[in-house]
Amino acid sequence: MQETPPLVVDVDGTLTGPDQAVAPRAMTVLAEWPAPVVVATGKAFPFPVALCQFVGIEPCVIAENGGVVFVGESDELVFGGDPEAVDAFVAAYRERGHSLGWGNVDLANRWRETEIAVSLDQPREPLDELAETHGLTVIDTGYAYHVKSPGVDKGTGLRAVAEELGYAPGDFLAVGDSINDVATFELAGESVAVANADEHAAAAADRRTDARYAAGFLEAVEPYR
Ligand SMILES: O=C(O)COP(=O)(O)O
Ligand SMILES: [Mg+2]
Repeated sequence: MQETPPLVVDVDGTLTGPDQAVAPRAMTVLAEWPAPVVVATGKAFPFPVALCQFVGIEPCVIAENGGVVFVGESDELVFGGDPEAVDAFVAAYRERGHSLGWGNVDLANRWRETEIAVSLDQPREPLDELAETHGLTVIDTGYAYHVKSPGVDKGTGLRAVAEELGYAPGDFLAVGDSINDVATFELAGESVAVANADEHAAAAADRRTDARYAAGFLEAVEPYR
């Protein structure tokens, strides 16, 4: 068994099954991990915080693809990106008659502070066009389109969290499944893409698991268990 590195782990597609439910065995791994665990997600801030609380670990979180960073220990919340540009984007997008696509009670964006998520069933072209006008970029995680500031990602989040925790980004083991994990993969000492990973994450990772979704996560961390 090798010494356990701190872990930076994605949520959707990595800790979850194809049904989007977090796998209980993956939660056990996080609860028992003997080094810091950083939950890094495209989801809004309350989701990873709740995950950490229900798992029973100190919340150490990169949310909104790096737009929101929180290290529970140091009691500091850091925001990145350009929320005003995102607000202007959303106004222009709605003005053109488009919808974010999440229905009346928009749980994807209700607590979102630095970027906006658009349902994958909405057309891509107006997003790209209007994002560019507002100095923003669009990524497709396989779960949503995220319209975000270009200089902010899970990698900028990892740099900030690592410094706060007294580690280098290169000390971390990173596990993920999609384009929004490429930035952490590039910084981490070891990066693992689960078998369901998109082409971007698969290409950026040091290794790729045989198993998909949360079973892939369990396989990724097996050498350290
Ligand atoms: O919110 C998304 O689109 C994907 O979330 P994830 O980064 O936890 O996979
Ligand atoms: Mg993911």
